[in-house]
Amino acid sequence: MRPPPQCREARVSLDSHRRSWHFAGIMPLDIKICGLSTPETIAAVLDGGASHVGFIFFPKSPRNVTPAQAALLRQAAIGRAKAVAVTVDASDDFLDAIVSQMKPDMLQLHGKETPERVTYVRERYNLPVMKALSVSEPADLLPIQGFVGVADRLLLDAKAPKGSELPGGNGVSFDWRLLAALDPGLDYMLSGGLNPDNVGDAIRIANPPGLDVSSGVESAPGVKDTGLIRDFFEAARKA
Ligand SMILES: O=C(O)c1ccccc1NCC(=O)[C@H](O)[C@H](O)COP(=O)(O)O
Repeated sequence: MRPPPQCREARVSLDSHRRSWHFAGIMPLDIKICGLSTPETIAAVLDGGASHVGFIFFPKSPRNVTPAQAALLRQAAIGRAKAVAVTVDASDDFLDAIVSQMKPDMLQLHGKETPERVTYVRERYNLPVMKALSVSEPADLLPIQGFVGVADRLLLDAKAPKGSELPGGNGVSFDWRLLAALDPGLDYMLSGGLNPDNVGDAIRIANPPGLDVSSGVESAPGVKDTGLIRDFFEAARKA
């Protein structure tokens, strides 16, 4: 069981191997910044201490990158943070192209992938898989059990608002109290609508093992802002 958030002290140290923040040496807090597309913003998230950097492979997204672009961008993260390829119900051919060119450290499956599909992808590419699940009410946590022992991690994200063409990156939050007593049986990241102003509350309420943010550190859709990235890490550090 994770310690309650109040056990965390303000002192934060950066583990040089995992690039996770250690709060008073108790538990690491992984932070993934998603939807990166420029060297400058990748430098900012690495300097902030991100454990994971995410690249979006979804043409409708303002954050979309090609496998060739991601291959170049992810170079800066080697040995500093894990590079995550985010895909949505991708075909094997598309995953083949991403994996062979970008060489990600992890695949994030952000569509309607079943536990069987996760198992297949994990074995085909011999890579860890983070499965995204949409949350808005308690019943949305039930599918978690199907991914225990199957996925390496979960990304618990807010449901996309009606009319959105994007399954993620919508800047919408869910009720973090749903996670306060959650012991899902595998590692997870809290995601959806986080920003420098609310990340402290998210940590205090849900005490998650990891956090993920995208649009909350952008000045416009798809445009990451180095100032907001710095503010986000600072706010997480203070919480
Ligand atoms: O960010 C996108 O554009 C995106 C598009 C398609 C599938 C997933 C996408 N994002 C996945 C993420 O991991 C985001 O960081 C997550 O949904 C949180 O986004 P936000 O609410 O903007 O912080």
